[in-house]
Amino acid sequence: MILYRLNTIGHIVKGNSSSVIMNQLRKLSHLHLIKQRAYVDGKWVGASTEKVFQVSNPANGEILSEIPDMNEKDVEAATKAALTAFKKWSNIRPYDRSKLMRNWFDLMVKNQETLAQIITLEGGKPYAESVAEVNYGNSYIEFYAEEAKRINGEIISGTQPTKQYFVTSNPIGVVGLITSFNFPLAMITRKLSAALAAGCTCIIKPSTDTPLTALAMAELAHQAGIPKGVVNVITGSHGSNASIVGYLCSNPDVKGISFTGSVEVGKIINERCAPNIKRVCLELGGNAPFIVYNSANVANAVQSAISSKFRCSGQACVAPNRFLVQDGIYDCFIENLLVEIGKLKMGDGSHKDVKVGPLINVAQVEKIRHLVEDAVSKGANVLIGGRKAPLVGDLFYEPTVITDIRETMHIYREEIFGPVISILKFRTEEESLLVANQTDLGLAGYIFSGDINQIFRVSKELEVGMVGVNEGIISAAEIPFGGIKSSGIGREGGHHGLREFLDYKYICVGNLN
Ligand SMILES: NC(=O)c1ccc[n+]([C@@H]2O[C@H](COP(=O)([O-])OP(=O)(O)OC[C@H]3O[C@@H](n4cnc5c(N)ncnc54)[C@H](O)[C@@H]3O)[C@@H](O)[C@H]2O)c1
Ligand SMILES: O=CCCC(=O)O
Repeated sequence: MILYRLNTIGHIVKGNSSSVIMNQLRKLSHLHLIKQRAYVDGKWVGASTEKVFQVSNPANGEILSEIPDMNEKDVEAATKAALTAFKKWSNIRPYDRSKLMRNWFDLMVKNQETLAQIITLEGGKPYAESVAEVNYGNSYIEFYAEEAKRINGEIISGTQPTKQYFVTSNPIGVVGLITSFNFPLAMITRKLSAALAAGCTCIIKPSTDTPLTALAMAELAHQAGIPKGVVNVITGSHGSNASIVGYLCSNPDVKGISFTGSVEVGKIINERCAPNIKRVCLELGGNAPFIVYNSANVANAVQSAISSKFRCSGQACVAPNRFLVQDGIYDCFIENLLVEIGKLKMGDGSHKDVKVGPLINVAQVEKIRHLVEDAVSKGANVLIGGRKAPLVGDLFYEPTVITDIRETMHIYREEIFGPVISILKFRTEEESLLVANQTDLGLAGYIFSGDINQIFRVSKELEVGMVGVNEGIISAAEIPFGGIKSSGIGREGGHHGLREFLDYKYICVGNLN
């Protein structure tokens, strides 16, 4: 039997091990991307206290790795490194930044299978979805490597002949990037690529549940030649999150925070950043309506429902949360939906035919259980599923359809973040809009209709940042991703995403002849 151990820089190599290294990692083809150290100032480091925490596979509970459980002192070191690196990184030619980012993109593409394996291992996502995430996440690096060359200023035509006005765009400085578990690669590249292109240096705090992908990406950034201190990854357990993130929010050397995660934690971050008037970008939760009108192509609506709802087992911020189906096609939509759901195989995402993986942790499973039980106790009907699946694994919940959802149920207002389709029947367009907008959240919304006038009317009235029309998958590197209301502040992706990491400087040259 081959044994593995950690070498001094955190690589797994052949040999006897005293560390916890699970069997699954041994099956990986490129072990060099599995890290057990954090990445600060171009070096692989442990926590100053030498504390560690465990990362496990949600499909079977196996321990995957032990990762540094860092504290404020460790974040301080990362901040200092990023501040020193900023002087150089912000001043090198944008073409050189672009070239280094392109090198990183090429390595990410070359290693896409390994990255996808790591995503599936620590996040539970079916492997095909993980490959799709790597492609999607990499597209941000490619896009922003190009945008880096096009960050221009302006000359403004003035009314006063003796003055000339200029505007320059400048990187804001060191930024903290804090990300969610559900897209452990793409949520980082969406922020990091824009920040790097703008000339910022970064401290990444990946989710406690899925830090291995972030560390693998850092290794590839290192190999790509991105200078030390420009990209830093610090890791922490659930118990350390508040102090790590608190430090990033309150340290005046960190000029901006870009956060992806729950509304609950987003509010804390907003409050912690306020005393320093720190730049904040918040990409938070959603409660997307998925409206199917009588004129819709039902087959397309059903396929889109499946692909957008069951992506990452329903753990996507843009996943439809409330399905509103018009009375004329209600029965037909449900009949077709149930047939398609019956085809979804649940299980360990590393098995080829699996379409629905586990949820990320016990808290998430319990939340889904409570939401469904509450709805049922208030009159909802379960058409399929509606229960945990202990025979598959502790963190599995059956793909579920429940109908007769009412305003009094928690599931009506709260983000589900699991494989549950909750359906309401409506009669008029007016009624559909009333229900769709009856939420504090405003990330995405979906409309299925064959009536072009209705499509424009409803798109205009929906209180969301993004609308999918006859389409359930709307994300792309080149578009402005983000929400309104309590779903967040700011945008990621597209040329819009660069703005989060840039300051304008206006220069007035006067007394001209
Ligand atoms: N709008 C978007 O682009 C987008 C994208 C992905 C996920 N999300 C949202 O993220 C949520 C799910 O992700 P999650 O469970 O990882 O979110 P979360 O808020 O629990 O965690 C997000 C990040 O904050 C850290 N964190 C957790 N508790 C903290 C605390 N008390 N103080 C400081 N940091 C803390 C986590 O380790 C993680 O890095 C959902 O609500 C989802 O809609 C939004
Ligand atoms: O979870 C939300 C992000 C998913 C996406 O970018 O499509």
